[in-house]
Amino acid sequence: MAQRVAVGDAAGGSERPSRVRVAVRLRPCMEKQGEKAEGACVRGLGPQSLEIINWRNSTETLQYQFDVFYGEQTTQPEVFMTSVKPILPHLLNGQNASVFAYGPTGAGKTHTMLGTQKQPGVIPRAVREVFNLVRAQEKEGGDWDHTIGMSYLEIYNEKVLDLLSPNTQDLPIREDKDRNILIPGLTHTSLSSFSDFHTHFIPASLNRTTASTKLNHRSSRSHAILLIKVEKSQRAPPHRQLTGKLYLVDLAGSEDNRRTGNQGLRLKESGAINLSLFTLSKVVDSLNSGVGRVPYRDSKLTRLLQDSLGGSAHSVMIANIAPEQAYYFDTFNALNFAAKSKLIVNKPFVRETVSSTVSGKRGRQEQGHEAATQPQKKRFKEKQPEEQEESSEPAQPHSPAGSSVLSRLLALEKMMMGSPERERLNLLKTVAQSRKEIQKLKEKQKELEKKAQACNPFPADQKEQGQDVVIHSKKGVEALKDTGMFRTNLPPLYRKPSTAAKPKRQQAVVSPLQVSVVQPIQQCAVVFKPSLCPSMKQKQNPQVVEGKENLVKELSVPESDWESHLDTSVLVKSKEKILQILNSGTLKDLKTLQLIGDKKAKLIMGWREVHGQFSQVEDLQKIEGITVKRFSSFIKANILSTIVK
Ligand SMILES: Nc1ncnc2c1ncn2[C@@H]1O[C@H](COP(=O)(O)OP(=O)(O)OP(=O)(O)O)[C@@H](O)[C@H]1O
Repeated sequence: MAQRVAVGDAAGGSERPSRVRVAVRLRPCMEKQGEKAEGACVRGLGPQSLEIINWRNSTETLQYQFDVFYGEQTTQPEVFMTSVKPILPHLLNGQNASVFAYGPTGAGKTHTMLGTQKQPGVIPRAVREVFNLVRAQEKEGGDWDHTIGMSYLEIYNEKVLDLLSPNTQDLPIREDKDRNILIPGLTHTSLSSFSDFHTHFIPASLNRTTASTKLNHRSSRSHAILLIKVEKSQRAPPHRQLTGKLYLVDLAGSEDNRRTGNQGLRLKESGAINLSLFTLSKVVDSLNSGVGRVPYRDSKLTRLLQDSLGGSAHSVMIANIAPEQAYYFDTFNALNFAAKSKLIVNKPFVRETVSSTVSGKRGRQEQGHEAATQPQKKRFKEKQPEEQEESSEPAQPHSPAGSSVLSRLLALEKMMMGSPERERLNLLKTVAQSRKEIQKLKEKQKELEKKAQACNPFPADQKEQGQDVVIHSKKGVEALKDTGMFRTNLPPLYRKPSTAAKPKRQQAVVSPLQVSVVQPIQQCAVVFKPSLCPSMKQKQNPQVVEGKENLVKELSVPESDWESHLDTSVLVKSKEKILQILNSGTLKDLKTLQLIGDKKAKLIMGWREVHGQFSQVEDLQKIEGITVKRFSSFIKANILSTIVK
C-alpha cells in the first residue's frame, strides 16, 4: 500500500513550500596573456549581491540580489558546502532534490558540476555525501535497508539519450496516471560504494565527450542529467519504503550564433538548445507569475525537470557567469534568467510506500526507471508503474502537486511578508482591480480600433490577404498613443509603467541603481525621393491619405528594386525603428510588425532571450523559418508600413 505523505503532514503541520535557491557564481577572468584586458563587466558587491554595467549607459550599473553570490575566488568546497550539502539529507526522508547549472558557454557550468581531479565539483562531492549520509544512518541502527542507484542521460537535439548504455535511440518520456515522469528503457544501475559510482560515471561521461568529438562539440551542446536514487526499505512490517531522488544537471550553454558563426549542424543544435533554454525561461516566468499554463511540455528538458521546477524537489540553481566584456550580453541574460528563477516555490513531499513483502535488493541493471516523480494521490507502484502514453490533455497548471495559482501566490506571500491573511486580501483586491482595468482598456482599445479603421480608407481584410503595406491612419495612431496603449518600444528593464495596471507579479528583484527612461521613438519624417520614384505619382491617387500626399498603400515596384526608391536616410531610420522593436518590443509589439505572427514573435523573443540583442535587422534571418525571401518581404512590408505611419 502506498501513501503520499506531505512533509508538513508528517510533521503535523501544513505543507511547507521550499523555494528554489539561486546562487550566482562568477568565474575568474580567463583573458589570455597578451590579450587586451578590458576589465570586468560585472563585480560582486557582497555575499548576495553583484552589479553589472548598464549597457544603455556605461556610467550606470544594474544591481542584483540573489541567495548567494560566489565571487571569483570561491572554491569548489565552498560552493558545495553552502549550496548543495544542505539539501542532500532530504533524500533520506523520501524527498527529491536537484541542482542545476545554468549559464552561457564557457562560463563554468561543467567546472562547477564536474570540476577537475584536483578540484572536484558538485557531482562527485554530492554522490560521496549521499554515501556518507546513508552509512551514518545505517550505523545508527534501525531496521532500514538502503540502496543507491544511478541513471545518466543527456538531451541532445531534443533527443533523450542513455549515457550508461549508449546507443542512438531516442528514449520516450512518459507520464503515468499519477503524473510521474518515466523514461522506459533508461538504465538504472545500483551502486555499492562511491568508487562504484566512479566506475560507471567516468566511462559514461566519456561517452558524452566521445560523441562530442564526433559530432563537433557535442558535450557543450547537450544537457546532461545525472539521477541518483536513494531507496529505503523497512525490514520489518509495515515494510515502509521511502524513495528520494537527486538530479544533478549540467545544462548546455546558450550560444550566440553571431559570435560563433554557427552553421549547418551546429546551427541546428543551437536551435534545439535555445528552444529548450527558452522554454525553461518561459516555465520559470510562468511559475513566477502564476498565470496561465506552465509550458513544461514544450521541450524535453523542461518535461524532465518538471519535478525540479515548481514541483516536489528542493532545488538549487547555480547560474554561472563570466566577467569578460565579450560575455556581457550572455551574462546580462543569465542574470535576468536567474533573477526570474528566484521565486519558484516547490512543495517537497515524502515518497513513501508500504509493501506487504520486502522488495529486496535491486538488480544491478534495472530498466524502465522513472527519471522524475510527481506528487501523487494514488498508490505508488514502484515496480509496475501504470504507464500512459504522453497524454495529450493540457498540462495541469503549475505544480503537479495541484497547487493553484492562488496557493502558489499565497505561499510566496507567506514566505515574503509573514502576514498571509492581509496579503491575501490585498492580492485578491489587486487582481480584481487589475482585471477591471484591463477590461476597460480592452473596450477602449476596441473603440479606438474601430475609429482607426473608420479613418483607414482600405478595408481591414486587405492585411489578411497578405498585402505588404497597410496604411494606419495618423489619427488612429495618435488616439492610441493618448491611451498609453501605443507601443513605446521601451526595453524590458526600463519599460515605462503601463497605464494598464497589471496583476501584481512577485518578480525577483532586479533593481537598477539608476533608471533611465528611453524615449519612445519619434515617428520619422518620411519623404520618398521624387526623382527616383516617377511612377509613384500616377499610383498615388486612389490611396492617398488625407494630409499625407506622399504615402501610398502599395508600391508596385520590382521586388529587388524598391529600396532604391527611398531616401537612404529614411531607409536607415526605418530599419532602426524596426530593430528597436525587434530588440525591445513585447510579444504584442512584435506582432504589430508586418508578417510577424504569434509563432514568429515567440521565436524572436526566444532568440533575444538567449542571444541578447539583434545587431541589425538582417539578423532576423537567423530565426528558424525566416528565409532570405521571407526576410526580404518582411523588410519591404515593414519599411513601407513604417513610412506610411
Ligand atoms: N571557478 C573557476 N575557477 C577556475 N577556472 C574556471 C572556473 N570556472 C570555469 N573555469 C574554467 O573556464 C573554462 C570554461 O569552463 P567550463 O568548461 O566549465 O564552461 P561551461 O559553462 O561548462 O562551458 P560549456 O557550456 O561549453 O560546456 C574551463 O577551462 C574551466 O576550467
